[in-house]
Amino acid sequence: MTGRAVAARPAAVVVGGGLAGITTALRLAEAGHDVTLAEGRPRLGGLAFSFQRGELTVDNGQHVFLRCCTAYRGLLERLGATRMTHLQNRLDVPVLSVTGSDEVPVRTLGRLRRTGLPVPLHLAGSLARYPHLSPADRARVVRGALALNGLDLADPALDRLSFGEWLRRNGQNAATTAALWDLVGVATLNARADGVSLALAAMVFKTGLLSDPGASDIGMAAVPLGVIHHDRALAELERAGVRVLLRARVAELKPAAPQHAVRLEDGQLFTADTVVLAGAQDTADALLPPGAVPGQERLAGFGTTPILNVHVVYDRKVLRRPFFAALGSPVQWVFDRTTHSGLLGTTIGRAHPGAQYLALSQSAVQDEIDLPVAELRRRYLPELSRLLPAAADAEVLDFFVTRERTATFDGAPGSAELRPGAATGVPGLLLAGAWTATGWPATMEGAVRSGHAAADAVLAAAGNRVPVDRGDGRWPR
Ligand SMILES: Cc1cc2nc3c(=O)[nH]c(=O)nc-3n(C[C@H](O)[C@H](O)[C@H](O)COP(=O)(O)OP(=O)(O)OC[C@H]3O[C@@H](n4cnc5c(N)ncnc54)[C@H](O)[C@@H]3O)c2cc1C
Repeated sequence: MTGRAVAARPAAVVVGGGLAGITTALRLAEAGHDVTLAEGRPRLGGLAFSFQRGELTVDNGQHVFLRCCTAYRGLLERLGATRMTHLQNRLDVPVLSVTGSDEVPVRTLGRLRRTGLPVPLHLAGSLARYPHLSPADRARVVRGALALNGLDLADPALDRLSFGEWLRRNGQNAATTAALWDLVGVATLNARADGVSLALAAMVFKTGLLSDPGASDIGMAAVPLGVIHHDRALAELERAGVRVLLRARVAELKPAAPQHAVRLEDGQLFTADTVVLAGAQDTADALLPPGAVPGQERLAGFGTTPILNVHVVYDRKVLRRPFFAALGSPVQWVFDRTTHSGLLGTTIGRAHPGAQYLALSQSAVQDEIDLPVAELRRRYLPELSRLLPAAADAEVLDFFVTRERTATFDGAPGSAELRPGAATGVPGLLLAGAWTATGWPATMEGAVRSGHAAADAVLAAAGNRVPVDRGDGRWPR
């Protein structure tokens, strides 16, 4: 015996098993912390999850990422899940517009796709042929993009103005807003141009479309989200030594020195040197001690925005592409979910071997989120028939909706002030989550970045080496 005591590993409790919490927990465990992750629901993945509807595996909402989402791609790599996703070699978005009457709809297909040319020429060819805008409006878009590129993302004034107001001041009209800015913006920002801060919109468009030619190539899971965000995440967390508690809702946090106390709803008590609150803003509002972050009293008023997914199973193939975006219709983005859901192995699928499952991803739908299913059916099935001729003759075998009323934080002008960083005024108490100050809108990328920021802050405060994120889609080491 040497008589030397073995230093106890620092203990950490991470509250919330969404992508932010998964990231923080993995990072802290890799750095030698004794980590407990408490998740209130029966599964990991937070807002990006799957569930069973009979034999069908359903994602609560279609999730896409871009090549520039390097932190999320790094998490995929860490989870051994990169091969469970598909990333386009080159951005290619079919954009289908429908005009004319219900009896004689006129359909026009355009493409937003990039070439291998440098920015901004990578999109020039596609824009020059984009049929949804007149030549004058295409020139407007180019002027708007150049003006957007000139904005300084570090300028706090950007968050005080709406994107819509800025677009009007910069020569954009209803046509360019609908056919381009909102087409992309509603899906990525979960808001129309008038409802979102210029800072967030500029961040998305500059990073996605105007930074690197490949930045906006689109990726998505090729398996149900739960396979990656629950199954793979749970396996890797446990392999890293994290104690994962599911159905473990944290009811109370008592900050104290030298250790904070965390009490679960069932009464279990944990003490830890570090507690990371990785839920949304309502979790922080409920659990933070008073005065822990500036402007904390306004957290309760930090709003959210819904996303609706409309799921339709047809008895035959009605869509030949993996996805498309729609114009001139309440339908926004449509994805073929047939393979991910395992439809063809279900009883319905065996009875109808050509059956197809489409999911409509409908963002910023404050006025639709509570509509009854029957009304949504009346609204969306005729629209799908207008957009997709084959749908008009097809039989609908199943129709259901998934509603996420608090899908994202509300990124309205002024929202940046409501987003605290990872550190709080209480040593050892940190925040993570897509809603915190990442500079990104509420996305999987923002969530993972926030998880890294919290872990980095813990390691830096303890004087430990902080692994380097090289921004290349690899896990920081
Ligand atoms: C329908 C839909 C579509 C979306 N589409 C996209 C997309 O295409 N691309 C994209 O990048 N992003 C998309 N998003 C946004 C993305 O899913 C989220 O921004 C991201 O998953 C948030 O992760 P998070 O870890 O910050 O928070 P969350 O996912 O909210 O995770 C927080 C977790 O904390 C748990 N928790 C909270 N309080 C407690 C407590 N007291 N005790 C224990 N556990 C607690 C919650 O149960 C939850 O699991 C979409 C979201 C939705 C809902």
